[in-house]
Amino acid sequence: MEKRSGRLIVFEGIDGTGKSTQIQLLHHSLQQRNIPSVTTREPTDGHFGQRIRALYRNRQTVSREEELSLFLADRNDHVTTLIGPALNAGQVVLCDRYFLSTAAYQGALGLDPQAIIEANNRFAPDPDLALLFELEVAEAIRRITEKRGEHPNDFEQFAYLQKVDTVFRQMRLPYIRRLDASRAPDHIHRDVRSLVDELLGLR
Ligand SMILES: Nc1ncnc2c1ncn2[C@@H]1O[C@H](COP(=O)(O)OP(=O)(O)O)[C@@H](O)[C@H]1O
Ligand SMILES: Cc1cn([C@H]2C[C@H](O)[C@@H](COP(=O)(O)OP(=O)(O)O)O2)c(=O)[nH]c1=O
Repeated sequence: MEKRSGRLIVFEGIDGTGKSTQIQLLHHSLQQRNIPSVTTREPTDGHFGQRIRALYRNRQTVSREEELSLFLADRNDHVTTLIGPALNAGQVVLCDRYFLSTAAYQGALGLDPQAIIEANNRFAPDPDLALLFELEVAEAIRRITEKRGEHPNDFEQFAYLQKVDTVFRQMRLPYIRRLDASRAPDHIHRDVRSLVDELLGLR
């Protein structure tokens, strides 16, 4: 692996826990302090990310192994073209979902979460910090439904998200920090900022 001078901070959790909201708040706070940072997300807008989004938009199904391969291919591209270069350039990379999402979502389909993490470790750098947003599934679905004014998509069915949530709650990795996502956005942001400031040596 090349020299890394930047920091990789990932936002993880089931849909509707406020990841996008918190990534924007943190990005703004880093920009205000002139700390070079970039936001990005997975699935990406690249070739494989677009294929993934098209699959669930059109309610198509593929085998869980094919689904896993698509997420791994998307991440491989992401690491090569954006995450790796940004880290080498000394940037703080804020990523909305990363490989813990694969372990949790594809793990919830019956694949082994630990084996998924190991497959990722062959090409994807570990995050320096994984902020894991925890929220009752019913509340997460309520927020998504309210936001979109529509029924949850295939990825957002209650029973599936319950399984995803269970895998997330069982994860034990040194870079994971759990946050109670049921609180007001500014309260959560205060905790996010405190963890990030500690990581970046800003306090
Ligand atoms: N702390 C919060 N409390 C209540 N609603 C929230 C909170 N954070 C975000 N929301 C709202 O919930 C919905 C989902 O938030 P979002 O940030 O898009 O979540 P995610 O990226 O995890 O899917 C949005 O409508 C957002 O405005
Ligand atoms: C990154 C990743 C996402 N996903 C799922 C989680 C989400 O339900 C879905 C799309 O991610 P996301 O863009 O976060 O969803 P939305 O824009 O609807 O909030 O992809 C996986 O199943 N595996 C993965 O590795």
